[in-house]
Amino acid sequence: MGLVLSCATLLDWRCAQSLELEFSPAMTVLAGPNAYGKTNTVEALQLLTAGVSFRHPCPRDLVRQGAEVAKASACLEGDGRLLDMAVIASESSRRFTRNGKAVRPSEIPGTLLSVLFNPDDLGLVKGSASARRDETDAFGSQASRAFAQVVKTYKRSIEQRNRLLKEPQVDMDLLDAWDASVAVGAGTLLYHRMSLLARLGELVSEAHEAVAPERLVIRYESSLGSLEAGSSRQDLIEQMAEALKESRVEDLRRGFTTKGPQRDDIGFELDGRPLRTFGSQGQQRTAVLAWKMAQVRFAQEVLGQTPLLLLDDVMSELDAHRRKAVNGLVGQGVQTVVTTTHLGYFDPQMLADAAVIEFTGKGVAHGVERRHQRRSGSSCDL
Ligand SMILES: Nc1ncnc2c1ncn2[C@@H]1O[C@H](COP(=O)(O)OP(=O)(O)OP(=O)(O)O)[C@@H](O)[C@H]1O
Repeated sequence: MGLVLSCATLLDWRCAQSLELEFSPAMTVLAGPNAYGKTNTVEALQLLTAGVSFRHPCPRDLVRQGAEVAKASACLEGDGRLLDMAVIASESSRRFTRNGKAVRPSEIPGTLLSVLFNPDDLGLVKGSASARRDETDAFGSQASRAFAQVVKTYKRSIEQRNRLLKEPQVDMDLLDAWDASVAVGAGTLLYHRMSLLARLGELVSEAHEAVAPERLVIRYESSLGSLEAGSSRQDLIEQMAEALKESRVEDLRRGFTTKGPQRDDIGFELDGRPLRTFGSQGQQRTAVLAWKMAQVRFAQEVLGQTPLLLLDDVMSELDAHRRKAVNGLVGQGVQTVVTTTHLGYFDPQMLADAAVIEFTGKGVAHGVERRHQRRSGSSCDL
């Protein structure tokens, strides 16, 4: 069954002075007006499970105005284990603990995988190629330590090559050496990305089909030209080595590496047209949601882990048909925490089975008694 999130406590965390929350192993809805602290709560849950937050805050941003230290903690239960994860932030530092022992942020993702949807994720479709590359590499890194290592190593070697290309007098022997290292790193990263996207892409199309009538296809667009699906790592290393040779004059002229995975893109096509330029807001939001749902399925299928799904404000901008379909998509054996300003977006039957935590003031929340179960949350006024 794996681990599930059973409870969380926020102390002097952003706008919450003291907040205790209990979660359903199925679906928990955090409901309330704007600026009451729903996203702050989701951010804490992401930090406690992924070691990073989509907001990339400085430690002091997390500390409630007027307080000195912020603490968010979560209980994870399952498989006979009970884990207490915590993150403590102060003016200048942030540290993580697992069962009271200090852990590095990079050690956090291995505990309970999480997948987050946030409105800012629309940048995944609308934004630059780097947003799509980073998202792919971040998911790959969360899913596999080997992937994470390849991303880190490649980033270092491309930075070194670019630094060398900017020098007034470039040492060509040194450049040859960096080309060899960059080719190996690039080929390995391409191999990892393409293997990940081969299955993830199918799952994205499947998840999208469940919500919308159009066909969504994900395509890896390489700066090396067309890459054959199923290419071996060695083939990709050779292709990159060739590209570096061909673009050397151009690279020296421009002072950076013009070909390679650091310049690639992941294209989203809706019925054969680029989603970025042809998609409506609702279509773009649906595509991003399908991408996130695909990550959940990938984790279940390939990694044998069911992640915690965090959906922040997922329903806005979707029409009634798509909202209904999303209702059917979430909660299918996946622990989900979803925020909303409007409970009416959710199917009443689903709500009856969910834990609903209502935010009634800034950082103040109460569990709401539903038909089947009672969830509690304690409140504390600021
Ligand atoms: N360090 C902090 N100290 C005090 N308040 C903070 C701090 N950081 C953020 N806030 C406040 O927390 C409030 C709630 O933010 P949050 O993003 O969680 O709202 P929300 O309930 O998700 O709203 P929406 O429905 O609009 O998305 C904001 O008004 C913000 O100013």
